[in-house]
Amino acid sequence: MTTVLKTEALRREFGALCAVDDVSVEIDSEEVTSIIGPNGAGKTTFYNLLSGRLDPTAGEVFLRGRSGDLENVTGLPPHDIARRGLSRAYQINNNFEGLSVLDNLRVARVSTTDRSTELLSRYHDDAALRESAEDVLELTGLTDVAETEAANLSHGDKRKVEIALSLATDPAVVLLDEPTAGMNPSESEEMVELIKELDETTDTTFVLTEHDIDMVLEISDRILVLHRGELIANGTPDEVMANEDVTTAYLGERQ
Ligand SMILES: Nc1ncnc2c1ncn2[C@@H]1O[C@H](COP(=O)(O)OP(=O)(O)OP(=O)(O)O)[C@@H](O)[C@H]1O
Repeated sequence: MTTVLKTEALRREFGALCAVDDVSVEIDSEEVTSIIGPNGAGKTTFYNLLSGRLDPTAGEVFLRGRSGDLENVTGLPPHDIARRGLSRAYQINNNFEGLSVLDNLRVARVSTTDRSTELLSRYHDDAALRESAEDVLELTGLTDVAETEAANLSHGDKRKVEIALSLATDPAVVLLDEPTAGMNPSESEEMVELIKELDETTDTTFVLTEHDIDMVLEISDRILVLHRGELIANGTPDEVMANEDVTTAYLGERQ
């Protein structure tokens, strides 16, 4: 096992509420890990702590990113954590919806280099840049829509672009937020296949949150279950499905 991301007694309180309660986990670079839990379990807060958007009340986060060493990144700003190799896939914002898919990728590639201030203006015709952006498009199955404005993509392709933008930064870890949300069954299946394929063909480790349990069972090597901020299970899909605490947490949610 190679630990690529690790938390030690990670905790975040909002006033009297403890949204993430002393969570200690290690994410293995060889595994696709899903984080699940009923509404309000603390999944988003946990992601925000990993990516630096929120500071923990206590505890630590370690990342084995570009340096190759497991570094303590607790309290670092999001851009610094991203630069070190942890990428969170975000929805494409309005500024980028007017750009073609390829130009979105170029911007993402440039932003990983020292040339970030120049963005598209000077490097529009940079062949190496175009090629590396095209490589990511090919990896993510987006070559056919390279010249399409992001705003005009199908929902499924927009979600793929989010993953492509993350991959364009050469990350060690990508955090995906409900990658199949809002998709029809065939788009969901395509997304599952894409993530599996990227997991096999790249050095990137994928972590996801997801409400669709069938999708989670299909894609995950390991499942972490949060409930009221606590990590109540950490195991293979079979182990987690057989865990009574997990069933109780989900049944309690439905009552
Ligand atoms: N900024 C905040 N201020 C106060 N309470 C917050 C804040 N952010 C989250 N919480 C609370 O922390 C708890 C965990 O919320 P979080 O959004 O992390 O859960 P979640 O598992 O992502 O839920 P969902 O699946 O519904 O998105 C909830 O009770 C939520 O109301």
